[in-house]
Amino acid sequence: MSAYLIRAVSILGGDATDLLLHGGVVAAIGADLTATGDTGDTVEIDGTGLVALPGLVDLHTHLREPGREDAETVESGTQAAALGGFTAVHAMANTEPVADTAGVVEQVWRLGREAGYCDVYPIGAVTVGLQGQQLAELGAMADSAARVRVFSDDGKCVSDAVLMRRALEYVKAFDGVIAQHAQEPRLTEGAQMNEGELSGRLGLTGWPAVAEEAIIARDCLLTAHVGSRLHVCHVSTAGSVEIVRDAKRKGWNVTAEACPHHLLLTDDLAQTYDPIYKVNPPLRTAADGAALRAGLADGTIDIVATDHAPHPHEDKDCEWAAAAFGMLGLETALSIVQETMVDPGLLDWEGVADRMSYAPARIGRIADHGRPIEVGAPANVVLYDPAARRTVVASESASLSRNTPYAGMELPGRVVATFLRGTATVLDGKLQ
Ligand SMILES: NC(=O)N[C@@H](CC(=O)O)C(=O)O
Ligand SMILES: [Zn+2]
Ligand SMILES: [Zn+2]
Repeated sequence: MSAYLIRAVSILGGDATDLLLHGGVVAAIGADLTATGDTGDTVEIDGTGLVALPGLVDLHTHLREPGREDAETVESGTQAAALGGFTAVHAMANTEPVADTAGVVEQVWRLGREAGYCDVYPIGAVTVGLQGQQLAELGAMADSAARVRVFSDDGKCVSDAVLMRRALEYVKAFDGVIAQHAQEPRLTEGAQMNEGELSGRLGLTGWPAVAEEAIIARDCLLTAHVGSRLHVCHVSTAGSVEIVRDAKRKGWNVTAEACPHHLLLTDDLAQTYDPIYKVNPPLRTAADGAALRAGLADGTIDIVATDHAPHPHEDKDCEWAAAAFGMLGLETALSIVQETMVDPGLLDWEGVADRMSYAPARIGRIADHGRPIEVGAPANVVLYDPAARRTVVASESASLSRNTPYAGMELPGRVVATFLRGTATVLDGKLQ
């Protein structure tokens, strides 16, 4: 195993220092380090102008395996993750078969280990087959080799209040969390885009903000009532941010995520009728985006999660109403956070480390990720060049799918290297 000596790098925006990764851990930090003795073949990297961040952790990734290996596999998805600076991803349960048993979550966990690009933590389904009828074997998944702590029917809402209550009660035994896709089903039947003046003009069925906010409010109340832990997936409206802010003020155990696309893009893109912009929950208004960015800055929104949702071209290259919901996100997430949060001064690099590494690892209860870069910590590190600029090219993605809404856009920043336990998964911007 090589050692990596990174010269003159800025850890979280601090003064330039040398950083030595060796033996799977951060071996030394300081000026003019020398690679001596037992470090063997040491690779030197010029870190001038680069920021070192803890390896990013995504709490919301769709890897599609098993079942839709035409859209993504654990291998291709974790390659995209590594290129985006991630060292751990949580894999959503809406696969085929659904990850609702110990057998399926162990399979996904094992595939992640075999691929070796990024640690994969499977999320277990809340209900059998995502059908919303009966609780899945939450305890068996928690006790499995995959040690599941996050449960979600993502793609579907656990809309039955009794089931949601039982799930929240059940996971308390092993410190689990229910990650809710907040979408009141009756209020969103046939919904295609954000409900507003524009949806009326375009003739597309609206997805009203209240359909998200009503479920979040209900779940916050349920969580407080049973004393459990709730995580709200892909918060997309200003009203939702207010509800989460209020729940936190009351001391309730609620966390929330925002996705890069909701921070940057707005619903007027639907005017193109290009389903590349079709996502669930939908792109919202500029005011919603501003509220999400403010909530992320003040900590109301705990984390950024990608909701990386690959779809093959036949499910996206069709008319709007027939197209699948979802967009790619892993390889562009850090750049979009830089563009929307860091460059405007809403978040510094310490804040980025918190929202994209420390906090998601804490919510997911994974110990080896989301640790500050200090001597002795596992060497899960990303080197990022914030001064670089790049134009996104869909065909260059490591994902098996091409549904990025950012194709042709110039974005700031570039992931130069990613290290997973001291092994480079990405060097010089290229997969290893
Ligand atoms: N976000 C999406 O638009 N789609 C996700 C499901 C989900 O996250 O709700 C998918 O699995 O494709
Ligand atoms: Zn969802
Ligand atoms: Zn999702």
